[in-house]
Amino acid sequence: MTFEFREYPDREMLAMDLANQIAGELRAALSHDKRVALAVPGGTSPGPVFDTLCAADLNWSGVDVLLTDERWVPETSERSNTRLLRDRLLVNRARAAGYLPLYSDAGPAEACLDNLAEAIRPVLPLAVVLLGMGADKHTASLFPGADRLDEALDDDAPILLPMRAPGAAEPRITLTAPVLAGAMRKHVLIFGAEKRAALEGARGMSPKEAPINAVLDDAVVHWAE
Ligand SMILES: O=C(O)[C@H](O)[C@@H](O)[C@H](O)[C@H](O)COP(=O)(O)O
Repeated sequence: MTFEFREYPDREMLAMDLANQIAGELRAALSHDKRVALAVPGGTSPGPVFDTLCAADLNWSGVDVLLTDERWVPETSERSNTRLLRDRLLVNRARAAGYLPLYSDAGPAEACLDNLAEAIRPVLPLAVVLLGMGADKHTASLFPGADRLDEALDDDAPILLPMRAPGAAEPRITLTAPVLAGAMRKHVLIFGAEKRAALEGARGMSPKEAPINAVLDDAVVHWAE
């Protein structure tokens, strides 16, 4: 497994540089495909990347944006990743992008999953994925010890799976490992010494112990203190 590790002088420079890289990759993808998909994480780290990316000069009307994973909570919740996207990414020029939801208020995740996945299928493979990582080595909602982790790591996994895990405050829904790993361009965004050590500690571990390893091959990891 090989990935590139890029270290930045500070978080602001990382956010601007990474946003520009993603914008360039979307432009390149749009030069040969009419519609391209960009998957991004929620959580606390990506907000500043979204703040720059949303202003990028590209044909956003050809881009479908989706989350790598979502907490199964309505958009009114502070915990909703969709809410973060609506506030910080799907604004400015990026307002013209399409949005493919990972949440529905029509019932529990298990009941809504097939419909949500069918809307995502036509946009695969993802042109670009941005991922976060937790200090427990989870990425998206692929948590160590999660109830359906084995299924989500399988090469034949469906597009989406619900996930419950000791490390997750609420039920989740997540793109599975083959969908994330199958993206044409992969970026992982991590801040701070603890996550850097976690990434180093993941070396040699199985994806079951360190789910980040399921998506790292050919990825670029972006790090700042
Ligand atoms: O919904 C989520 O929580 C995520 O998509 C998750 O995988 C996140 O990227 C990591 O937990 C890192 O989160 P932070 O950026 O908040 O540390």
